[in-house]
Amino acid sequence: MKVTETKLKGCYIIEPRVYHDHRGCFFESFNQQEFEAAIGEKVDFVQDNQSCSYKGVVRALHYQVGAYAQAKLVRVLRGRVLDVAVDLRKDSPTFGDYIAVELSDENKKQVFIPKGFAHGFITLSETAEFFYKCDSFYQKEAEGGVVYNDPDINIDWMLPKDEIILSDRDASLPKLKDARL
Ligand SMILES: Cc1cn([C@H]2C[C@H](O)[C@@H](COP(=O)(O)OP(=O)(O)O[C@H]3O[C@@H](C)C(=O)[C@@H](O)[C@H]3O)O2)c(=O)[nH]c1=O
Repeated sequence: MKVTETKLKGCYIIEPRVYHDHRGCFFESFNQQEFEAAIGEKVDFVQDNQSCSYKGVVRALHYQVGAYAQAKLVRVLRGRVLDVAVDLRKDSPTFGDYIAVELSDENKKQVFIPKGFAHGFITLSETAEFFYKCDSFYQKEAEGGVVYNDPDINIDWMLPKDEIILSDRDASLPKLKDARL
């Protein structure tokens, strides 16, 4: 497993070691011991989520506030997405900055997104199956969000605006400057 810290402190790209043979491939998609040693902290994941999306679907930019804040370990089971994490830690020197990482069933990359970040992705393949672990349970009342095209963050979503598909909620999320943090 190769672990690389991104320009956003505490946010990591994880590349599992993949074994190939005449049957196909094998890899450890999560190993708590190695994972904690690599990121230097304890993480107790309590919920796994899976979503499937059509090309152009943007699910973003989401987080939970306060005691319900979630760290997430995200990956793609099938297809290809651009995954985005935005630093919303108020005291962070990189507040408002983002990283974007292509995740696919081919590259098998994962991203660890600590608490204090907003997270989202766009589906670049015809369909994508997305999977992630969370270290805190879903709590509807604690949901926060920032609109995906906030000009102050200025994310390049790689597809033209008329190809982007949003939920009603995501279409009406506030800009970062008005968000509940
Ligand atoms: C996130 C979530 C949603 N739901 C329900 C609520 C709703 O009826 C339905 C769909 O929810 P959403 O539209 O919020 O799903 P989605 O837009 O996929 O939300 C997710 O987006 C990605 C980017 C994240 O990072 C996640 O934390 C989560 O916010 O599923 C749960 O039951 N448990 C959960 O943990």
